[in-house]
Formats: sequence, structure tokens, C-alpha cells
Amino acid sequence: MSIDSKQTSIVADMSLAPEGHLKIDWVSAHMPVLNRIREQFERDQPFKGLKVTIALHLEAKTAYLAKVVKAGGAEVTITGSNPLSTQDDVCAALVEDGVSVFAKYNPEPKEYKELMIKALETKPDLIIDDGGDLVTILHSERQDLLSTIRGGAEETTTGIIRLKALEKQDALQFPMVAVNDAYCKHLFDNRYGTGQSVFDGINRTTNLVVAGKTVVVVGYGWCGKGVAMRAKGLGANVIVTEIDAIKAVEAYMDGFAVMSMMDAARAGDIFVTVTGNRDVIRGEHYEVMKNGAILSNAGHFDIEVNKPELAALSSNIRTVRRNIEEYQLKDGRSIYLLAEGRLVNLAAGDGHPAEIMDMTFALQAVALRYVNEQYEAIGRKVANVPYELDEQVARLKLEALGIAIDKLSDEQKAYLDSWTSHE
Ligand SMILES: NC(=O)c1ccc[n+]([C@@H]2O[C@H](COP(=O)([O-])OP(=O)(O)OC[C@H]3O[C@@H](n4cnc5c(N)ncnc54)[C@H](O)[C@@H]3O)[C@@H](O)[C@H]2O)c1
Ligand SMILES: N[C@@H](CCSC[C@H]1O[C@@H](n2cnc3c(=O)[nH]cnc32)[C@H](O)[C@@H]1O)C(=O)O
Repeated sequence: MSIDSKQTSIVADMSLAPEGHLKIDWVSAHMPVLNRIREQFERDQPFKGLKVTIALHLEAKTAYLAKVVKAGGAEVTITGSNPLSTQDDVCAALVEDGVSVFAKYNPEPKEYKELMIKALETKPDLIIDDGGDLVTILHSERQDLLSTIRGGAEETTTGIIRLKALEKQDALQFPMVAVNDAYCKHLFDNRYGTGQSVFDGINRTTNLVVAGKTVVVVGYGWCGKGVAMRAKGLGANVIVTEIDAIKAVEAYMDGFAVMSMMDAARAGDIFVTVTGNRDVIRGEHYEVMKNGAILSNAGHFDIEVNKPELAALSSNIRTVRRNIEEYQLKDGRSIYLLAEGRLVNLAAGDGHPAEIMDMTFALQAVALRYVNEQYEAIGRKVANVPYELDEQVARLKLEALGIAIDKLSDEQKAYLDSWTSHE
């Protein structure tokens, strides 16, 4: 581990910086919307004199977001949001770019938390969180760090569920903007981003064929829809499992087989959990799985696939390839778990494509500006990204793609606003 000269960063190895710079340059060339926001920030300096702490999967797209927030005048500190998704070369490059970094790949659980706390000890005015990790620390063991915080923005579905639980108890201490709930986030990031990056992670890790296999998608929310769609495109037979009757009907109408997890467990070759829940694949399911079944998670924590119950059925566990653990069951079968049951697209891949994170992180950037300007008016609440900002991101995306769309005429507007015109 190396500490930079001003002791404002903790990263694994500063000599990796050149590779990190190349990675950041590559993604920033494919993030036109965020580049436009960067120009606005350079001009307006919305964060001048403010400190911002970010906890996100610390790879190249995230690094570019940190640089954009810095370009807006902020002093930026960053930490990871998953022990296996931090890329050490990107961390080193960010330090050279003047961002304080407290992160390294695969730290011990205790150190992972300590790094996160160090990032908060800079006493930020604003935060960007992923899954509510920073918010949880600030509302539990480190309430002493709450006083400087004006507000923040949350990246993902599970984080917003947690924030709403805090808000309901009247315990949330500052406004948080629910970036995941913006259309330009979940419609594209959760669906097309997860759909593509999950198979990027699975395919590069296993080097096995998907066509002809049976892929079981556990949960048919925004992520599940994307994963099922891409599994079908790769030639798999797709089974969906759900606990929500409406989503189950939707999966059926979308052309997928829908069944209980117990039945799916018998049929599946590759399993992907995307529920944000716990124990969705567990002991009773392992009992009936095929020899050689492959398990992966792209939801939230590494508890969607119950690892202790899998270990209890096993006589031996060994790493057979980077990011693949073979659980050798006492009855002679083997079940393979990818990336220790952590997010397969980030722990065993590079995460979502740059063009997808372009929209997500453009929203993060404008949401941070919004909460800084409106934190007093919003109060201690979970706030939506205002529709105009969501639409602005979509318009910038269309502009970058060179796509024009139509405008309503005055007659059309009047017609749509009226309840009497029937012609
Ligand atoms: N890997 C990534 O890059 C990535 C991207 C976006 C979101 N996420 C995370 O993925 C998870 C899902 O996100 P989403 O936006 O799709 O959420 P969502 O709420 O739209 O969907 C979750 C679905 O899981 C279903 N579900 C819950 N428990 C289940 C169970 N036991 N069996 C079967 N289905 C069950 C729910 O009914 C729901 O339809 C969240 O934890 C989110 O934070 C991950
Ligand atoms: N703390 C959790 C976080 C779940 S993250 C889920 C979020 O990751 C985000 N994400 C997906 N790919 C990338 C990426 O490449 N860079 C940064 N964030 C990403 C995505 O927007 C999604 O909402 C954990 O233990 O892993």
C-alpha cells in the first residue's frame, strides 16, 4: 500500500497510474453527455470551495465523474463501494489527477470500512453514495461527521429502499436525491447496462458457451428484464423466477418460462440473481441442482446466493479459475460460484458500458448540483431528480447521437390539453 506525499490518499500502488490514465481517457471519450456537463461546471463552478465525498465502484467511469465534480470547483475524495470492484490502476491515476483516494482492490472487511470512514473524515459538504454505505456510517457509528453535510445523491435501487426506511422513521438527517429513480438511470443503466455487463462478466470469466443452455434469472425488475433479454439474445433458454405476480405475468408475456425457484433449480445451467434480496438461492435449491451449475449475483450484496449453506453441503472448495470457486459437494456434484457471489459484472468485469454510465453519471452530476442549490428547501427527505434535469440528460444524449425528434405543434398541444375535442 502506498500513501501519497500529502498523506491525503491511501491506494495500493502508485506505479500503476499510467494504465489508469489510459483507462480514464478511453471512457471519457465515450461519455459525451458528461463532457457537456463538465463544460457547464468549468464555467459555473457550482461546487467552488466545497468538499465532496464519493463512494462508487471505483473504476474508470467513476474516476471520470470524480474529475468532472472536481472541474466544478470541489475538493473531491473518493472510496469504493464493493471490495472487488476497485481497480488499483485507476485509483493511482486519480491521485495524480488531484483527487483524494481511499481505496484498494480486495481489502480485508475491516480495512474496507476504515477506508470508507477516512473518506468521510474529510468532513464533506456533499456526498454521492451507492447502496447507502456512507449514509449508514453517518447515521450510526459516526454521527459526529453529520454536521457539515448539506445533502447527497444515491445511485442504486437498494440504497433508495434504505433511505426511504430512514426517512419513514424521521431519522434521515439531510436530503438525498434518488438518482436511480430517474428515467435516464433505471431504464438504461439497470436494464441495458446490467443486461450487457452481466454477460460480459460471466463470459470472460468462464469462457463457456451460453447458446443452448438454460439461464435462470431470479427477479424480473429492471435488471432482471435486461439480463433475461440478453440471455435470450445469446441463444439461451430463459427461465424467470419472481415473488411479484404482476412481474411474473410480464415475464411470461415477454416470452420467458416462469416457475418456482425449486423447479428452476433443477433445470438451470447458469443462474443470475438480481433481486436486492437475501437467500434467493439456498440449501434446498443446491440439493436438486445439476452437476456443474454456475451461480452468479448481479443484485446487491453477496447474500443473494446463500454461501454458508453451499459450503455446508461441500467437502471441499477450490479456486479453479480467476473469479470461479468450485464447491465440491459431498454427493460428488460440483457447483461453481462466480466472483464470490458479489456483483459479477463489476467484480468479474469492468461494469456497465461507458455510454450507459454517461447518462447515469450525468444525472449524478446534475443531482449533486441540484441538492447543493436546494438542500434547505428540500429538507431531510428523499427527493426525486426533477423531471427537467432527467429530460435534459435525454436531450443531450440524443444530440450526441445525432438524433432529431419532433415537436408538438400549437394545435397538437391544444388538442392534447382539451377534454372536449373529439375530432
Ligand atoms: N449489478 C449492477 O450493476 C446493478 C445495477 C443496477 C441495480 N443493481 C441492484 O440490483 C438489484 C435489483 O435492482 P432493480 O432495479 O432490478 O430492482 P427492482 O425492484 O426493479 O427488481 C427486483 C425484483 O426482484 C424481485 N424479487 C425480490 N425477491 C425475490 C425472490 N426471493 N425471488 C424472485 N424475485 C424476487 C422483486 O419482486 C422485483 O421484481 C438491486 O439490489 C439494485 O441495487 C445492480
Ligand atoms: N455496495 C453494493 C453496491 C450495489 S451497486 C449497483 C450499482 O452499480 C452501478 N454500476 C454498474 N456498473 C458500474 C460501473 O461500471 N461503474 C460504476 N458504477 C456502476 C449501477 O449504476 C448500479 O446502480 C455492492 O456491494 O456491490
